[in-house]
Amino acid sequence: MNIYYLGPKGTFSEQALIFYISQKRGYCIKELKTIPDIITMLCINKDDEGLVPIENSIEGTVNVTLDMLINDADGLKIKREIVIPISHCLIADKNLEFDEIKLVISHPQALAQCRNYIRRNLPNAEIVTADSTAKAVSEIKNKAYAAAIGNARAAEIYGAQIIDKDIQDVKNNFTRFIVLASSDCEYTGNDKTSLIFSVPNEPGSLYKILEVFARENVNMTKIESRPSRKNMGEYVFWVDIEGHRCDNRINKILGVLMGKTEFLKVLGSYPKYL
Ligand SMILES: O=C(O)C(=O)Cc1ccccc1
Repeated sequence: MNIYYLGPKGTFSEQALIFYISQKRGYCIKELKTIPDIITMLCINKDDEGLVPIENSIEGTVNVTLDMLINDADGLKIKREIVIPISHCLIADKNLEFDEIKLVISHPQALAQCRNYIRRNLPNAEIVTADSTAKAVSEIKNKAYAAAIGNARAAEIYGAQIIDKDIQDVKNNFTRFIVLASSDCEYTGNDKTSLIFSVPNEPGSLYKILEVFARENVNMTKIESRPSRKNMGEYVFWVDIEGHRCDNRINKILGVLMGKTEFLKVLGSYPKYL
């Protein structure tokens, strides 16, 4: 079975993948260039799996992943979540002083997680985005004026120097990754269920959904809204609740939600990471 991740080698996605497959065997690892490439590939190759970042503790949701799960990922389910600590390094081809760096390149999430560091130390550098942190590190080779933001393993793989370590604006920085497949995970007793839904544009409609969770004494661990992309001011909600869709209480909730939502997608149940 293939498992796709955001490459090339040395990304944070690869770190999460290494953790995931250390618990399992028999995967053929395939790197892809972008997160949309991974989700599109999974829609074609139904037996394969893919690992994508979904949320960061500093920057919040990875919108490209969420938007694709809402709009373009029919039939895909979440079967696992993995949370890893994220420590960013400033990396260059050789040891540069801050004022020698004219360009800083990385994945938009990494640039955002180091926004204050860049403003403080590299105020005049041009900021350039890359498809991944490891791609950024691979691109600074032989550029005496450029630095990348990525992890220490990427610096080692691409033969570059670490200029500074732990440069993210909040030291305790974590990213949640999800594994997508054609089916979710069986009941483990310590599970979570992810849902996407929209509600009618009328007073109290979201309240009436949340009230169902409260009545069934079910804990909600995430709520996020995204534009529906249909009409300005209309939103789709992503909600995580504790419990497995096979639990009686969750099953009952899903039945009730079907009658109260305009659109409902159960993204799956999977073991809680933390
Ligand atoms: O570009 C990477 O290394 C990724 O895996 C995406 C990402 C970027 C920054 C923090 C977490 C994940």
